[in-house]
Formats: sequence, C-alpha cells, structure tokens
Amino acid sequence: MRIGIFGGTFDPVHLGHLILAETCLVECQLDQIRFLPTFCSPHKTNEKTTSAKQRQYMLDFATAGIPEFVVDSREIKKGEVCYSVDTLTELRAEFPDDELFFLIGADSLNDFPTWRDPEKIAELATIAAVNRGQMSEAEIDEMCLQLPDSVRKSVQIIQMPGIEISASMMRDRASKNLSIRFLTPRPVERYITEQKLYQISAE
Ligand SMILES: Nc1ncnc2c1ncn2[C@@H]1O[C@H](COP(=O)(O)OP(=O)(O)OP(=O)(O)O)[C@@H](O)[C@H]1O
Ligand SMILES: O=C(O)c1ccc[n+]([C@@H]2O[C@H](COP(=O)([O-])O)[C@@H](O)[C@H]2O)c1
Repeated sequence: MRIGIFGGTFDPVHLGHLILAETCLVECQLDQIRFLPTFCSPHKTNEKTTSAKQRQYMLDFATAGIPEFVVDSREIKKGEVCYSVDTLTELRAEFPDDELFFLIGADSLNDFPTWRDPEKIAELATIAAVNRGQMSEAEIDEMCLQLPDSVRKSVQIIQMPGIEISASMMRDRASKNLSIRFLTPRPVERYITEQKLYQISAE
C-alpha cells in the first residue's frame, strides 16, 4: 500500500485540509490517507486549542464514508507534545512493507530544518510538500536549495489550487457568529454550532 500521513492541529478541520488530502491521494497514487490530529504541535505549545477529543470528532465527521480517509488517534492518546519523527518511526514499524508519504504544506519546508530530526523524517517517508498555488516555481526551487541534500532528495512537490480557508479564519468567524457554511463539511459545521465551539463565552 501507499499510505499518506497527514498531521495537523485540525482546530477545526476544513475543506483546505480535505482538498489537500484528496490532491495527494490522486497525485501520489495513494491507497490511504491517515489524518493524525496532534495532541499539541511542537511549535504551538503556547496555543490553547479545542479539546483533542472534540478535534478528533470533527475529523471523524469530515471523513465518515470516505474509505481512503482514516483518522489515526495515536498522537492524541499520548497526551503530550508529539514529534513527527516518533510518529513516523511507529508507523514504519507497523507498516513495514508499505510506502509512506508525509504530507505537509510547501511553506512548512521553510522551517522544516527546525523540526526534530528532519533527516530521519526524510528517511522514513517521502515528503509530499503541497504548494497551494501561493509559491512560484522559482520560490519553491530556492526553498528546496536551503534544505540539506538528504532531505531535499525525499521531497516531492505537489500542486493544488489555492483554497483560502484556514482554521484560524474559521475560529474567528465562529466566534463572531458569522457563517462557516461550505468552509467545512456540513456535520462539522453543525457540531461547531451545537457545541458553541470558538464562542468567547464558551472558553
Ligand atoms: N487552506 C489550506 N489549503 C491547503 N493546506 C492547508 C490549508 N490550511 C492548512 N493547510 C495545511 O494543513 C496542515 C495542518 O494545518 P493546521 O491543522 O494547523 O490548519 P491551519 O488551517 O493551518 O490552522 P491555523 O489557521 O490555526 O494555523 C498544515 O500542513 C497546513 O499547511
Ligand atoms: O516534529 C516536529 O518537530 C514538528 C514541528 C512542527 C510541526 N510538526 C507537525 O506538523 C503538523 C502540522 O503542524 P501545525 O503546527 O501546522 O498544526 C503536526 O502534525 C505537527 O505535529 C512537527
């Protein structure tokens, strides 16, 4: 199998995430994409998020009925800051005969050298860096040139249309009671509304 690994805070999951996953599914000819909600992202340790369980429920709703999309809750179960190199090491051991693709936004390549053990990550998986239409070919080339050789040779650039949706934009809109319809699948939208997520009074 060819397996995509897509980690994020997903607070909340939105169409940008799902279209990125679908694009990689097609472009990298993947059989499965595992969405890994992180308990706490290493570079966002000071940021308060919605509970891990609620973020996972939203991913469950968003991926329900899509057989290629699987929610993998291993990082959430750890209950602490999670490093991608540890998660990928576990997945490598679990899927010894499968090909792993680690999906990230191409802009994340800029700070990838500051991640824990980027060279090991590049050894464990192909890095599918997704350009959401915001970077030119020259900018991508220049960014890749900053990477160590061992990382660069594992990078595959994937192009997707720019989808101007972010989780922070959704949180901001929900907090102001502005519509979030069509920015995320309907069941996620309903859950956010019913649970009054992101309302200032609910914090
Ligand atoms: N609109 C989008 N299109 C494509 N990829 C996206 C989009 N939004 C986020 N991503 C990618 O999804 C991954 C997980 O992102 P994350 O869960 O932090 O969501 P986010 O929308 O970027 O959140 P926030 O706005 O809180 O920073 C990252 O690799 C990020 O680059
Ligand atoms: O392992 C690291 O050093 C590392 C540093 C920054 C981000 N990550 C992972 O990248 C994914 C997206 O993170 P974020 O902060 O954009 O939500 C998420 O799965 C994080 O655990 C991982």
